[in-house]
Amino acid sequence: MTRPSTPVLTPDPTNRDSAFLKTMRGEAAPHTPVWFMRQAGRYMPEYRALRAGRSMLECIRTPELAAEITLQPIKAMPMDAAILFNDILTPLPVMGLDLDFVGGVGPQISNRIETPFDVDRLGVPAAAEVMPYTAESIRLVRQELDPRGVPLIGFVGAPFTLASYAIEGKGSRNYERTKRFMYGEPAAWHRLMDKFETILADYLAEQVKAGAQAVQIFDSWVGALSIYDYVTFVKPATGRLIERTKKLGVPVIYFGTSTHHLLPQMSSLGSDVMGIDWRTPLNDAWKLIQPGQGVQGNLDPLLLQGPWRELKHQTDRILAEVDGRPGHIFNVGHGLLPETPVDMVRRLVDYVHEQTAK
Ligand SMILES: Cc1c2[nH]c(c1CCC(=O)O)Cc1[nH]c(c(CCC(=O)O)c1C)Cc1[nH]c(c(CCC(=O)O)c1C)Cc1[nH]c(c(C)c1CCC(=O)O)C2
Repeated sequence: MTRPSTPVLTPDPTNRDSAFLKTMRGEAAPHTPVWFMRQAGRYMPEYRALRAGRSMLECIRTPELAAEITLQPIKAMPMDAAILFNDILTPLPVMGLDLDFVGGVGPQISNRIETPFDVDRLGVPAAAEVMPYTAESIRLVRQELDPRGVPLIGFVGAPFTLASYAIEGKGSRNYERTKRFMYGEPAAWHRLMDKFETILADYLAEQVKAGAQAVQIFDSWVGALSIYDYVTFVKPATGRLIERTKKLGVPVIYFGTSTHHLLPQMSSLGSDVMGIDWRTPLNDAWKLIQPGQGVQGNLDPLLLQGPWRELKHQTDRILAEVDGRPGHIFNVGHGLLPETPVDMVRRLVDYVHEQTAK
């Protein structure tokens, strides 16, 4: 498959000296930056009000709505970064997979991949043509974020995690269909990884061109693989994706869950920062990753459901494990849950800022 060359972009100086972007570059910052995966979402009453009567995909595809949802947590709390409101599954429909977000159930694909032929029928259209709303949302959000000094994170899902939805047709616990396909149809599997690499690299380039100042690659479910399977079936295409993304000139975070055993392999792909779930202490994670790489994480999101005493204690524990090293972005180890009280999120942001102010 032909791979279009990566565009060369002029570096964007806006908010370069923010705590978040400094930390992403491994530089010392005035305080530990804080943002949360799923910081825009159902735990916020503003989000629930805006989503009422509107589908997830409608909100993603309407730049004014996507921009407004992105800004909701930023207006409510002093987060150090915004993440664009979108979903990792947005590229699936433009490739020909019929995706629906079913309330209370999660994502569902009615024509999931079952055979090699299904891989070959997937399209790889130009992101700018089929998802123009993403660049437009980014431009709108930047107008509001720039004066606030808050940088914007763009994102995609990683090839494995997207393939798991494309093949399972929904979320999964053990990824049985995915693994069966990977082992049974290795050539088609690698063609699928290549197709994802191509569209995701292009989609990230569009996001950065439009104004994303950092990017995160979500490989949420890759921890289900053995080290051997990761290296054999997933690492090549993911490595090319990260390599191409780094050429865009913005820092890259690579995130997964249950990845303790995979961290040496995942980190060797060279992202600037590794996302660490809540299972691995950050001082252990640092020993498993490349020298000079930063870490992002790693509070268990359930702790935000109280009591404050335990949340504070475990925040202190994480900060003690970091021990003032530069290159730590405070975050949850997986997305915030809908039951999270907004006041706990706000209190936590303030607390991390207070504790780490230089
Ligand atoms: C696996 C995955 C998905 N989406 C995403 C991942 C990777 C991160 C992770 O592991 O959680 C990533 C994602 N999804 C969403 C964002 C927006 C930015 C952010 O605030 O982090 C991001 C970065 C919005 C969303 N994506 C979704 C919601 C909830 C939609 C709603 O009901 O309002 C939001 C705010 C829907 C979604 N999208 C997905 C699922 C499984 C679901 C349903 C489950 C759920 O509701 O939590 C797929």
